[in-house]
Amino acid sequence: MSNAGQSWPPVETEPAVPHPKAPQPGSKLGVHYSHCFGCGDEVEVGLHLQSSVTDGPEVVSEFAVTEAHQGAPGLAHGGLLACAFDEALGAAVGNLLRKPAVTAKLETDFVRPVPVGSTLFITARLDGVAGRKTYASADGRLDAGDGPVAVRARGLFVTVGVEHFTTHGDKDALEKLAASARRRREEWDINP
Ligand SMILES: CCCCC/C=C\C/C=C\C/C=C\C/C=C\CCCC(=O)SCCNC(=O)CCNC(=O)[C@H](O)C(C)(C)COP(=O)(O)OP(=O)(O)OC[C@H]1O[C@@H](n2cnc3c(N)ncnc32)[C@H](O)[C@@H]1OP(=O)(O)O
Repeated sequence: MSNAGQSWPPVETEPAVPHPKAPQPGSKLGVHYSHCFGCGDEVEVGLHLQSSVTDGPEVVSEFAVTEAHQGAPGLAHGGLLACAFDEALGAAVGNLLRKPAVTAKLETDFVRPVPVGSTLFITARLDGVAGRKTYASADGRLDAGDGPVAVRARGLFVTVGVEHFTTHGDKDALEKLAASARRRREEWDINP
């Protein structure tokens, strides 16, 4: 059943204001972590999403669906499509707000099948902020930015401090990631 009728965002929010150092419309977003299943260039069977910022601001991510992503013969697996939307929404939240945030809730509506060989154009936007909570939504269109909608998703991202990653994740890998962000002169607000 579609969730389109439910009010969104589900709580009162403020407009999401992009960080002054957020990438400008027209910017291509690089890989945020080379071992990320969603965008990493060192994950052979990953989704290899490529994202850029457009007016709005929105983040458009392209996902080329291959045989590695099948559920039924010739069709993308729904769980992998949800993963692509997690990445696309996360890229919008992380890059536009420049604050580390994690997915707390992710809802997907699968509207039409996504064939192997197609490219999904996923447009993600920020719908509002309430304290540490950011609400975002996205549409995935088949083979063109104005193609038919195949998948819709929306999610809640919660801003976390760097200790979320140092406590629960791989601290050494995080330090390397932070060093490479500093080399690229990226600015992050790391206090929620
Ligand atoms: C210098 C270092 C920089 C590091 C940055 C590096 C890289 C980032 C780079 C680039 C970004 C670009 C792209 C990103 C791309 C993809 C992103 C993928 C993201 C993921 O794939 S990430 C993995 C999956 N994700 C998790 O692994 C989260 C596990 N989880 C938790 O870690 C906790 O659960 C947490 C932290 C979510 C909350 O925990 P917590 O203790 O901090 O806070 P709390 O529980 O109080 O929640 C606060 C408010 O959210 C509400 N709330 C929470 N959960 C809710 C739910 N499910 N439904 C409705 N409301 C919910 C509460 O009700 C409360 O609301 P209220 O404030 O109104 O009371």
